[in-house]
Amino acid sequence: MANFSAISDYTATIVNLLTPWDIITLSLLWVGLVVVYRIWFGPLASFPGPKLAALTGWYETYFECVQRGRYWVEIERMHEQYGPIVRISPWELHVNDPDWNEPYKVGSRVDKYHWYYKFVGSSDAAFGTSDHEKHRIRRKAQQGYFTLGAVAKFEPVLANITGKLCQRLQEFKETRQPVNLSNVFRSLATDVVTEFSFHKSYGLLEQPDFAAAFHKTLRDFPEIGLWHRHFGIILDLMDLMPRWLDIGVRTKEIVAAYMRGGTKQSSDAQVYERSNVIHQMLDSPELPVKDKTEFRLALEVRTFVGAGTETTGNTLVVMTYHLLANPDMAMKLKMELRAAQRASLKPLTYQQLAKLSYLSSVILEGHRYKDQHIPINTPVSTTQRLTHYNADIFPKPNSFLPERWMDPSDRRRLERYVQPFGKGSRSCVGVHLASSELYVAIAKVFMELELELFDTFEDDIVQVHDFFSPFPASEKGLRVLVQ
Ligand code: HEM
Repeated sequence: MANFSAISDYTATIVNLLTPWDIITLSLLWVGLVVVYRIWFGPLASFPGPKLAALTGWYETYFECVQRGRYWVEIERMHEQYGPIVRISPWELHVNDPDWNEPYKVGSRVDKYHWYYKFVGSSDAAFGTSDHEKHRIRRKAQQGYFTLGAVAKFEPVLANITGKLCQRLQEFKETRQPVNLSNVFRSLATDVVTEFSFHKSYGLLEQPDFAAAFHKTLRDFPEIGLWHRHFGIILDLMDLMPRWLDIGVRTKEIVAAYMRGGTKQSSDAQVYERSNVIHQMLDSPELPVKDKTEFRLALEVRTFVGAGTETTGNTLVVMTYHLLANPDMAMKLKMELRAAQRASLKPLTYQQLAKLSYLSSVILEGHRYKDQHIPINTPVSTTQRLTHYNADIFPKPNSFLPERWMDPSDRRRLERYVQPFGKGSRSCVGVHLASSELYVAIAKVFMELELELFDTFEDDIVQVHDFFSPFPASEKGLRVLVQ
């Protein structure tokens, strides 16, 4: 205490001795030193890029916040001008090299870039955890739940949910009203991930407008999160508001119910052989007790819902749009599906669907076409889009062409350049659930329904903004008429 007051007395004496001009001169000197250090002497000084980006983080803030998730376009321009490695901020490099794969290697033990993942508002769920070791333990407590075997057992329930989707869409055949498939597919994805994870679906497919307001909230959240990344405090202030985010409240309610021992019945009255993902995390011997609190588990649950909804929903939207915009492709797909169905006595399973060459080409092309920005290390990030649109690897990159995947040797060569679920220790935990959903939903929709685009154009689908997930300029969504 004595030391502290001595230091503050000393500081006060110095400040009293300084005139306002001295303070201005010292401040300018400080700024000058920072400029000289960042541009000429810092560890990243030798890397190319715009001087303004090397000088200040406000360069990125401008493109991200004012231009609304547009730094990816500026980064693309930087690579065209400066080459494969560019400096995109005083602290960060960006790599555009399709064969550079270091951080994805299974043995790689990189930490996540804490600053980037601030957009999720908390580092308490596995997804936003920076530290490699802490993440490993949190991830281990949940990944056993999402295995291929568990997804295979879930297939009858998935078939019921996709059946419900087709049934709801049939209603629009009579009314001749357009349907917003963007909301429909996101509702499907939410119902699947909630049913699979908690044995209790949110039931969004049953809502008359397919939960349009819920999906708007999920769309707005990452943009608000982006402002939080740059300015902090924003999500904390919103958290103080009552019921500020529907999803946050609902996940807390669900976790609370399970932690009190209440095992809610599945909406399908399905009897599950195993406990749900929350129980599994609670039972995990490795997960420390401080990580088993209601608050932290609610954050994990929120991640499952958020990560499982926008991603899968958007991929389904992109694929369906292009199939409907190219009727010859839709016809080819239908013929393949009908032939496979004729040869099988039972409804086609995910495993059977995954072997169909045209359907799997559509899915791969859907993954290539849908972009995601994935920063992978503290100072180094990369953007999948740059690889996916590299014309040397994917000729005519702006065209949706499932045909490019049809030749098996081409497919083997190209597959390494499309890694929609990431790789290594931070890869997507829901990869099998998402894949089964994509195959089953596309197969069912194109086998059972006749759809026609309604007032929807490529501009309503193509990525303009990067709010972690890709977003188009308009919020109209994919609208169709059911024939
Ligand atoms: C087409 C659909 C999907 C795509 C393309 C996708 C893609 C990804 C990618 C690239 C990552 C790594 C992100 C990063 O670390 O920055 C990721 C992480 C994650 N995904 Fe997915 N995902 C999809 C669907 C799902 C589904 C259905 C779930 C359901 C549970 C899910 C849950 C998660 C979780 C929990 C993480 C964080 C994993 C960790 O950090 O350990 N995803 N996903």
